[in-house]
Amino acid sequence: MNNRVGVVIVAAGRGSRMGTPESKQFLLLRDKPIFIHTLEIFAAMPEVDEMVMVTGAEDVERCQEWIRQYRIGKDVRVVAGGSERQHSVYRGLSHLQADWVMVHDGVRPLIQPELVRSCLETAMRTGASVAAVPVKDTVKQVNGDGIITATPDRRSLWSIQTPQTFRLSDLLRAYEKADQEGFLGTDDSMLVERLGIPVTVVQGSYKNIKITTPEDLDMAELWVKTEGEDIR
Ligand SMILES: Nc1ccn([C@@H]2O[C@H](COP(=O)(O)OP(=O)(O)OP(=O)(O)O)[C@@H](O)[C@H]2O)c(=O)n1
Ligand SMILES: C[C@](O)(CO)[C@H](O)COP(=O)(O)O
Repeated sequence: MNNRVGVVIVAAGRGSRMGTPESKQFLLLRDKPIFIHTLEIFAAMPEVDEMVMVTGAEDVERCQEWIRQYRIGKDVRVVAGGSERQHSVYRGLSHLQADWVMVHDGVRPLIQPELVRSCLETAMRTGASVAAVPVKDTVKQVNGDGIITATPDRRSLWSIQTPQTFRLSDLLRAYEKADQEGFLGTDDSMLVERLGIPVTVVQGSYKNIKITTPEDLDMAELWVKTEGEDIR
């Protein structure tokens, strides 16, 4: 057996852009904490063999309690994260024994199993994958004085999401190198790209949003209300 799949759900951020006293991953989306929706999707998938959730050290116990209360259908190991997303992912990885790892943001609760499957199949075929959507707006590069310095060709621009899927050995190597070199990236793929490993983009969904600011939560509420459970 060399295709075991592990999932790391990162939920150790503060959610400062949400502006609530409670960390955003614990806010309710309809009737449940946001991160519970995310865990439910992965826990229900037969392809997933191991699950690790990373949260703040002070939140480990209450997350374990929520996981029991909502009867998440798989064992989820809850571990403490670090000060940056990258540190949290790295800590999560050290608890996996799987061959493949999918890293997913706990605050992307509208992820659909079909997209997870597609990311996994693509990674197993090509070596590494990330979910992404083509950008819809024109994107400008702007300098410190607010002056436009470049307009990249939109046809080559994608907005990157999670899941991001890799061989566990590759991702560990990428994280070790970044750690040794003091490199801090904003997603997992950046670290793997630095190893020279090609990462394939999988067409994601515009609804697989990262709940970051209050209007994202309003949008997610609306979609769940109008489209029912299948949206999440
Ligand atoms: N030290 C951190 C920072 C972020 N994350 C997680 O990474 C995901 C994406 O990060 P982001 O949306 O930026 O979350 P926050 O850092 O919480 O938000 P903010 O930047 O507004 O504080 C979230 O699920 C978040 O909980 C994490 O596990 N550990
Ligand atoms: C990983 C990610 O969700 C891909 O879009 C994103 O880069 C996380 O960034 P953030 O700065 O933690 O919001």
